[in-house]
Amino acid sequence: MSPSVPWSEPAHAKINLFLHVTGRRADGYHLLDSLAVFAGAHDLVEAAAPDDGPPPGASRAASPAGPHLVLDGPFAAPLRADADAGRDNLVLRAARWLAERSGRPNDATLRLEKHLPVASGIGGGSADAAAVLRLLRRRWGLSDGLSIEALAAASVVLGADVPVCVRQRPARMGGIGEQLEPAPEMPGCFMLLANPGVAVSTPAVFRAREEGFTPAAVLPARWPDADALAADLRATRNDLQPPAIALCPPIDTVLAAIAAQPGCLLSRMSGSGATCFGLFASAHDAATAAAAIGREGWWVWSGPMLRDADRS
Ligand SMILES: C[C@](O)(CO)[C@H](O)COP(=O)(O)OP(=O)(O)OC[C@H]1O[C@@H](n2ccc(N)nc2=O)[C@H](O)[C@@H]1O
Ligand SMILES: Nc1ncnc2c1ncn2[C@@H]1O[C@H](COP(=O)(O)OP(=O)(O)OP(=O)(O)O)[C@@H](O)[C@H]1O
Repeated sequence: MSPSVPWSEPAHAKINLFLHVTGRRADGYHLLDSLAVFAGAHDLVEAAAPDDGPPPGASRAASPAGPHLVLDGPFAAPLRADADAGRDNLVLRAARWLAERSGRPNDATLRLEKHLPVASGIGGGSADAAAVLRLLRRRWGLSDGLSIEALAAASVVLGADVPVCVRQRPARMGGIGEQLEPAPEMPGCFMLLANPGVAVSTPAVFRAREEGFTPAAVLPARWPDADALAADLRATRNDLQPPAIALCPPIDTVLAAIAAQPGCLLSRMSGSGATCFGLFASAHDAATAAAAIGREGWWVWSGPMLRDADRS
């Protein structure tokens, strides 16, 4: 099923090009300065009206009350779709939250095609939740009274990464992730994503971090090309990378494998890991690198970084 099906939304992988932990709130949440972009890799969420029956290719889950969720795709196995998992599954949580907020019956029938690895630092669950919010906003005719910006701002109750995923465009993240500013104008570039097949818990990585904070980065208004972007990114870091490597040593192997590829301008971990990215100026180099580093149990993807300039 392609993202052009009317009642479907792609949930793109969120990549933190850098992530500085700048402080800590009294409630324990960390203050961040991060540049988030989105890669072409995506999950897919579909919705059907109750009368339509389940979306094509999937049978309705056996839960007595909505919202209903059916799961499909190569990374569906770790997730549950039944009603008891409602607290855990971000897709169901997001649908319930928007139904309550907008006074709609809680009866959406949803299908999630899971292509992104779970608990991998690319916001998969947050992106799925955000895609459901955008989809049901359209499906339920809420677009006039509820702007994407307002939806993004309110959605932080579902998770710190959900607002940026609702907007799904390059953004500078502040606060705990919910304060969004436009990103500098991004150049066209290509990404290699690689995950060693180990789930990493976001709270555990924040807990394992050594104390100490990193100042916010100073960025230009635009980057003319991928080389200029990579040069400035080298002056930044992902503060969660060292604690994530301590918890999950294979991340180091992934970073080294990416860095060794011809044409790789930068190799770094995204979010709380374990997915790492390589930045490339050339689609061919990124694709060649992806073919070269693949190993048993690894998830590897290459393709474009999504830019505002490319949106229709
Ligand atoms: C690491 C990032 O992926 C960077 O984009 C996000 O900050 C994490 O976003 P997320 O997974 O949506 O996070 P949430 O589900 O809100 O929080 C999970 C846990 O991560 C920690 N957490 C998260 C975000 C943040 N700014 N500070 C934190 O300390 C908290 O322990 C929290 O209980
Ligand atoms: N639709 C979903 N997709 C992925 N994980 C989900 C989903 N719903 C609930 N979860 C749970 O959320 C947890 C975090 O998964 P997710 O894939 O969002 O992590 P992540 O990529 O590290 O996110 P982030 O980058 O926002 O920290 C997992 O333990 C998983 O069980």
